[in-house]
Amino acid sequence: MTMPSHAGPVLPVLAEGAGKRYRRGWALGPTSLAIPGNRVVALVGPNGAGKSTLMGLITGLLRPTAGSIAVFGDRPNGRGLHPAVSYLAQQKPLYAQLTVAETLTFGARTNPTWDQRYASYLIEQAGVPITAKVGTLSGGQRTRVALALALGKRPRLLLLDEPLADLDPLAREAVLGALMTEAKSQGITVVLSSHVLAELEGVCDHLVLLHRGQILLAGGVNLLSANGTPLGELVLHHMRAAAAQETAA
Ligand SMILES: Nc1ncnc2c1ncn2[C@@H]1O[C@H](COP(=O)(O)OP(=O)(O)OP(=O)(O)O)[C@@H](O)[C@H]1O
Repeated sequence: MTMPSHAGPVLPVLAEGAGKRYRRGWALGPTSLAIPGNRVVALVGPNGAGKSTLMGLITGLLRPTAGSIAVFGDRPNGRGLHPAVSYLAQQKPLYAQLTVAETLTFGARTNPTWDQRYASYLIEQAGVPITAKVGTLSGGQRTRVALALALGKRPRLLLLDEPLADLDPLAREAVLGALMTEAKSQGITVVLSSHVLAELEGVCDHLVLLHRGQILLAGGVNLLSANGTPLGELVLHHMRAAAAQETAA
């Protein structure tokens, strides 16, 4: 279903009381959230806060047990990703037996919006040998291939679940730099989850902080951090306050 035009620009993500509950309880409590276009969003929070669950709801890989979520005005229907969305899961599932070139061919076959020249350019720029089997690549090189696969689809929304976790600091910097250049030049909205707050500093202009399945903070970094508090400090402050409140309760 597409949002009516009088509702303003169609948002990449609009969650209205969307939540996911398992037997053990809410993985993500009913959540209302709007993610505007052309933003780089830091999705942060302690282990088990609900970050992957929120990404799962946005991708449509998970169905909400409460409320609804719209992606570019459409409701994810559980039949795969929205054509304008790319998702890079924590495990970066790639076929070890395929070469990098074959991986891109796979991308072309499975994505109607595939841009082969662009994907090949990203691989070349990353210095990854195109004829190498994916299983023989380093963690950093695999991340670059996974990113080329995600970006080659030419998404308007890119979801990255801890994409930099297995990279050394230099590779992190290189991958993040390349990613942000692409995001800004292509006008892609990026949602980036990470536990390394320092790497989000100066990169993200929007913040969503989750704690035990609830939103603690959400909004533009400029507004949330009006007095210039660095993003990492702001997040840590709120995480500590939430933890202290729990201990006191
Ligand atoms: N399939 C599932 N069945 C039951 N509980 C689940 C399931 N998936 C997630 N959960 C629970 O939901 C909560 C949120 O999990 P989620 O993976 O979304 O957190 P996260 O913020 O991504 O955590 P991390 O930073 O550790 O990756 C956790 O308490 C988790 O145990």
